[in-house]
Amino acid sequence: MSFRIQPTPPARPNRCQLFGPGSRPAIFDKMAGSAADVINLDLEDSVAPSDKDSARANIIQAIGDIDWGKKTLSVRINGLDTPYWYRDVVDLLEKASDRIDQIMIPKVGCAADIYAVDALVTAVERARGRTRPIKFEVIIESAAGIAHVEEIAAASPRLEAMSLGAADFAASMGMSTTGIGGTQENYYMLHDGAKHWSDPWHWAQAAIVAACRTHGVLPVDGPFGDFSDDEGFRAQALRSATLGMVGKWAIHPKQVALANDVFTPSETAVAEAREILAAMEDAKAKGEGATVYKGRLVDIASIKQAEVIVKQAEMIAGY
Ligand SMILES: CC(=O)SCCNC(=O)CCNC(=O)[C@H](O)C(C)(C)COP(=O)(O)OP(=O)(O)OC[C@H]1O[C@@H](n2cnc3c(N)ncnc32)[C@H](O)[C@@H]1OP(=O)(O)O
Ligand SMILES: O=CC(=O)O
Ligand SMILES: [Mg+2]
Repeated sequence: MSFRIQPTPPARPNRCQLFGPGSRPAIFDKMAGSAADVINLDLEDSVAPSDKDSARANIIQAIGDIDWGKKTLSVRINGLDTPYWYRDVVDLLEKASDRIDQIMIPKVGCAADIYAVDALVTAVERARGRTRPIKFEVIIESAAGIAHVEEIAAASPRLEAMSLGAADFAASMGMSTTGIGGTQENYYMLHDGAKHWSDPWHWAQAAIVAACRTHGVLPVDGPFGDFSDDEGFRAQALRSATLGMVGKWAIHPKQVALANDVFTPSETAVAEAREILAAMEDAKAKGEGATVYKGRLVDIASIKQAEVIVKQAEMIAGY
């Protein structure tokens, strides 16, 4: 470990973030009743320009009126390149109840984007005497966002989570696809005449995870558009979890259980992690730093790996 200790991210479950358009208040109760850890009420790309004002009003009312339980309640504001975002921030902070936890800032391109929103949020919070500081989450979904991902992750103590937004990311990068996340038909290697599909999201996900882990932010995988493809969603989520992400968006309620399943450590994984910890305790008692568990090496690094799984499971169970 570097002299600079890696910060611990917020200890709250973020296995699934369920999205719903602010212009569709009829689904808000269903979102609140879902098993998602995080609710994202959307003012941005799922809301038509003509509905921005009414969607904002719907969300402000719902924040106070609906019982959101223990969920993290987040509102996605409009991007900083639009005429809507300042009104989103000001109205949410002046008119919505304290139940709002988080603002999601889309299409961030540099740390100054976060600085701008932070300055506005801080001014309104002070003016209104709000005592619960709003947290931020951001979406990395542009070439600039991924190029500046580390400075963005470090931009504000309000920042709790960072997602990869595959749709806008693909557009910004000029990727030749209209698919939102998952396997891309044309992204394969050819070997002995057989196609081997690769993962075009991998490098961006890995960059996000590294930036997030460096600065104590939760890394999250964004949308998987084809909600008829459960196995495709599951495969994408499993890859994200393996890379270190803690959760994934759901753009349809049927994706919530799929995400929760993948991002909750399984009983088998937790049992094995505990066995490794026990094996290392025995090794330590014998003055050894390395030992053999089920025919493979485990050493002091294995303790940290096993603790990731055990701590995640305990945090989720205790929440
Ligand atoms: C690229 C990005 O930016 S992604 C993030 C922004 N996008 C979004 O927020 C989109 C969120 N999702 C949706 O708007 C909708 O789920 C859609 C448009 C994809 C599909 O909506 P529908 O056609 O109504 O879906 P469907 O008919 O399968 O709905 C089944 C049930 O789930 C409900 N439902 C649909 N979407 C949601 C949701 N997001 N949350 C909770 N419940 C929902 C429906 O009301 C319906 O309930 P019912 O059985 O009681 O009648
Ligand atoms: O906002 C999300 C995306 O995929 O774009
Ligand atoms: Mg987007």
